[in-house]
Amino acid sequence: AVVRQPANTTSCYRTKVAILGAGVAGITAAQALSNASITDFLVVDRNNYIGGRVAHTSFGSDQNGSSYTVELGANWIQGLGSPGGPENPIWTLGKKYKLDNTFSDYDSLLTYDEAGANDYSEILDAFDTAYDIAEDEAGRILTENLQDTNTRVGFSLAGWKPRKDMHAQAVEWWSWDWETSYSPDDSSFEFGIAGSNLTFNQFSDENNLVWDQRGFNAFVIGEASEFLTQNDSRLLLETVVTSISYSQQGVVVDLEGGGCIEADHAVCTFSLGVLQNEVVDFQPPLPRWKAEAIELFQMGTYTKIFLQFNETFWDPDTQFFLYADPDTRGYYPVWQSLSAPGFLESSNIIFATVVGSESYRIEQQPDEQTKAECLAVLSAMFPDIDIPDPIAFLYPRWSQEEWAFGSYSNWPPGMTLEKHQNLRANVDRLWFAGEANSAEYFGFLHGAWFEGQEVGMRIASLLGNNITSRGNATSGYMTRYEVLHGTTDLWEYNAANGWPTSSFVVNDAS
Ligand SMILES: Cc1cc2nc3c(=O)[nH]c(=O)nc-3n(C[C@H](O)[C@H](O)[C@H](O)COP(=O)(O)OP(=O)(O)OC[C@H]3O[C@@H](n4cnc5c(N)ncnc54)[C@H](O)[C@@H]3O)c2cc1C
Repeated sequence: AVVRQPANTTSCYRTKVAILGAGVAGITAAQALSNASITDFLVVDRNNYIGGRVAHTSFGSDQNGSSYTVELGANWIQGLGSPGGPENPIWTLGKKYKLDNTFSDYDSLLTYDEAGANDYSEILDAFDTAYDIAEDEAGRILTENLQDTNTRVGFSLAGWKPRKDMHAQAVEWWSWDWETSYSPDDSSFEFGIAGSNLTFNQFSDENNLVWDQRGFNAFVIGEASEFLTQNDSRLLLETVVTSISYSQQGVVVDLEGGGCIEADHAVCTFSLGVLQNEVVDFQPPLPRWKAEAIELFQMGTYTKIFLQFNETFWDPDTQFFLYADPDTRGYYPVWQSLSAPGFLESSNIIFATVVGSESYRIEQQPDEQTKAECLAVLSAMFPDIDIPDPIAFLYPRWSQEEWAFGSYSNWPPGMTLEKHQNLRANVDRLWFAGEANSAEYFGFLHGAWFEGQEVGMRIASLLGNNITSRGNATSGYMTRYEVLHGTTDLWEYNAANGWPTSSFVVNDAS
């Protein structure tokens, strides 16, 4: 009953549901199936751990010579929850697994430029004033079905124009790019602001940084352990998916090295970057309505550059240090101290963050060059200090990772809610889940958590297991929009609208 019989059926697994990816979305999809008493599933991941983009590494060393654990990927629980209001599920799990975490205090901030310390914090207040106005306007666009614009336009009309003032550019980067990994020019105004509201106004405006030495993914492993046993044969790590053949009857997943999985349904949780880079071959090719949504949504890159020194030469009580480069916006702008109270105290670790084109630039160059650039910036910020050589230095290259091709998604101008729904929608019995598929929480861990769970519940409803609330928003196949119209009918391309010539005229007969 599947689209294609594998060459060697003995090398094939047979299961009801193949879950592709053991990140947050894959694990919550499996958990939802398990909760609906569907135990016949397989979870596949090319990495050798559970957690995907919740990824950590060893770094530097403490006084006893043991290394620290630092997070290369997700680091914050963003938007915790307020009394009486809903709670971010990642916060609930953070408490459940007693993750070590500390409130990130964005007011614990000192500002710098190329000449050292320079207090331009009043520009932060000016930004906040304009942002409040912009928020209202974005809300009006959403409620009145007005045409979306980019966030640059939204900000400009709210009175925020950083122009060539590099202090203002640094403030804007801190307030926008740092979260979204894209500039306001490249971000949807309507959905950028709505997404921020849904996390920071619905849950709370608190961000807690996780510094747990087990690694942030302890919560993902913890949840997986509730339905997977030790060495569970349903978890296939270090297993690479090369192609996915789908139909209305089922799915066949080909694995590197020749094996395959035949399933009634499959859930692809691969990142938007993986889908855009065509690492996995889909048979038949994904329909145009699906492919357009995949290509339009944006995959950003966010890079943390870790440095450990033999002393904390920056203010030991401050969490954040904002640097305005005189020439380049987004040039090593945010420095975050892990040595600050409540974090990895006296670790002498600080990390810089860059995104987008600066990430791509440093990914292309050797570590030594990036280290030299970091030290030059620190020398500018702290002119009275002879900056020592770091004793440890490390950064990931997210946009080059074959299993991620970037860090997390962002909503571009020109993407409507319907078009985004096409990113979510199943194609026959092939389902999609993951961070980018969350209309409300794209980019965040909780987005991945909700999307995985929803797809798991929908598949469970189709398999007929223990789902009582049929017909609600989370059962059955997903809505999709095969045709999406613009707002201009063909007849409107006329002289009255400044379009007297046919768009399809061809006068060159050669
Ligand atoms: C640098 C960075 C910082 C971030 N900061 C935060 C933060 O502070 N707070 C927050 O809430 N979110 C943050 N995020 C976002 C968060 O990490 C993601 O939203 C979330 O982890 C995505 O989960 P997912 O299950 O959708 O995808 P993934 O975690 O990417 O899971 C997909 C899995 O599929 C696997 N896979 C891919 N291709 C194949 C293949 N061909 N075969 C087999 N397996 C494959 C991958 O190995 C991966 O494990 C950050 C992300 C990054 C990278």
